[in-house]
Amino acid sequence: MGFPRRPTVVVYNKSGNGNGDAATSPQKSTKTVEDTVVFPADDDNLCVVDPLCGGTLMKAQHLGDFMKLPKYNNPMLDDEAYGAVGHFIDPDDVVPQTVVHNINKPLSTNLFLRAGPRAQVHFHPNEVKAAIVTCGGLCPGLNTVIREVVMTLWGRYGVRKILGVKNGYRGFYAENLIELNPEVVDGIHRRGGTMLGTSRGGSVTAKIVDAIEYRGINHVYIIGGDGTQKGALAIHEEARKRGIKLAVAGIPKTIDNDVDIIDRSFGFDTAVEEAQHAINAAHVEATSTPLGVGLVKVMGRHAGFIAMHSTLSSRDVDLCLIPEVPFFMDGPGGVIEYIESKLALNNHVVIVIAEGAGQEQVQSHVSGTDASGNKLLADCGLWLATDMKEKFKARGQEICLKYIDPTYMIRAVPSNAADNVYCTVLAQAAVHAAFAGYTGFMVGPVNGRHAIIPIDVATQTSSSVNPQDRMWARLMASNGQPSFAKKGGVQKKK
Ligand SMILES: Nc1ncnc2c1ncn2[C@@H]1O[C@H](COP(=O)(O)OP(=O)(O)OP(=O)(O)O)[C@@H](O)[C@H]1O
Ligand SMILES: O=P(O)(O)OC[C@H]1O[C@](O)(CO)[C@@H](O)[C@@H]1O
Ligand SMILES: [Mg+2]
Repeated sequence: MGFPRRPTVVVYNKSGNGNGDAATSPQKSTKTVEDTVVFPADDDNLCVVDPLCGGTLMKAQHLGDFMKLPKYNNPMLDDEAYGAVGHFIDPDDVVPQTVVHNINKPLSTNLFLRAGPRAQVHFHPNEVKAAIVTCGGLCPGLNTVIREVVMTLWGRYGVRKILGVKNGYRGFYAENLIELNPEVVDGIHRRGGTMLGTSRGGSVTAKIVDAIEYRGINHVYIIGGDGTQKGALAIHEEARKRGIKLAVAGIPKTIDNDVDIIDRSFGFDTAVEEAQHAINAAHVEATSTPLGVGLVKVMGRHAGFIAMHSTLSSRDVDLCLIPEVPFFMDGPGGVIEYIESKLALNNHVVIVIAEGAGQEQVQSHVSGTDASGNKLLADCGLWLATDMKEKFKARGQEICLKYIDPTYMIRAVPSNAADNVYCTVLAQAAVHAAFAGYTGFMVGPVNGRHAIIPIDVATQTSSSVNPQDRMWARLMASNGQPSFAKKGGVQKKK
């Protein structure tokens, strides 16, 4: 199903001729095709954009792309909450991936279909048999998402066959599925963890799709991180190969916030908020004794977002170490010299290190992977604590170091209010897209508007902190830590 040709309005840009090519002087838009509406260019501030000009539509796969589909009116048309105000999305509405553009360059951005209920759907409520699964590490909000998927299927779409898959992907073929309904899930959003259980490993695609086919499941809601979404893509591709009418809906989840394209993953904000308790404790310990050093290690396997945001939020952190920014301990411009300068200045220092930082320096290299193939990490926090104590002792300075590792405490909690609202909208977006016949997609906020993102696009890359980004600059400006870019003296505050 191609992207329908829409009446286009032509770009009249300050330095372009309407075809996106820069020109030396403002010119009237010259492109005229039968369905092009050419705006008069008498108003120099007028800059309208051709929705196709510079936009690349990244359209999620649709079951109608590979099978004949029935059409039904969305049951929500009779829904007091929606029908009355016509809250249906134009199926051609799109969300731009890039929002900052330069007026001297042609617009260029990926466009994703906007998430939300469509007036026409391709599943009858009575035919839907839905399954929900949670995979990978725990994350605040998992139960809120489960609850809202059930409430939306049951309450908005009238679905009565909803199954919970236990303990991750292996639950499709190695466990009994459990019946879900509003009563079963009512209060679960107040509890951390996942009522379904989760796991790593066990993602045998053929066995999963066999089980889906055998049980007659035709909606599958897959809640998980980058690994899980790769598993969801494999399930989608296998179902498509078998010609099964199966809506595969990915709902991205991870406290690491390493899922690309979306603004952030649910649970991340709550994890950052929880990390504050550990950082505050480290600050109290460090400021209550001479030469006090408070050291906190936070999660974030390969992405330092939790460390960066909890540092920026706390304002009491003197040094933040993340996997994306290499650092060295000794010599001019190193960590030891910087800590020494901070101790001389304030008689205390607070350090936050992400668990994936400095792995190349940790002597006791841990080898091997977890059940999902994720590389196991050495405890960089313990290594840093030991290294600092030894080096300051050798310099005749007995630092009083307290090492706090909150580990699972930042993720085994219920989601905070902001994440709860996020989880609600995210879950609803997944159900709307599945009913609209999309598949092999992941939903998530892109520049604040929920979008339907092809899973193959979303899983091509993962997200990590960009040290050249202004957020990292803000952190360095806020605590004065050096860039550790090269050996050569602590950067003096200007
Ligand atoms: N490339 C892949 N193809 C198929 N399945 C995968 C792939 N990577 C991971 N999986 C499966 O997805 C599930 C979860 O993966 P993983 O343990 O990496 O957690 P995650 O989804 O990345 O979440 P988090 O990072 O928050 O822990 C596991 O069952 C794993 O076997
Ligand atoms: O849940 P496990 O297997 O202990 O793995 C912990 C990992 O899971 C995460 O919480 C999410 O991927 C990481 O931050 C952490 O490194
Ligand atoms: Mg992961």
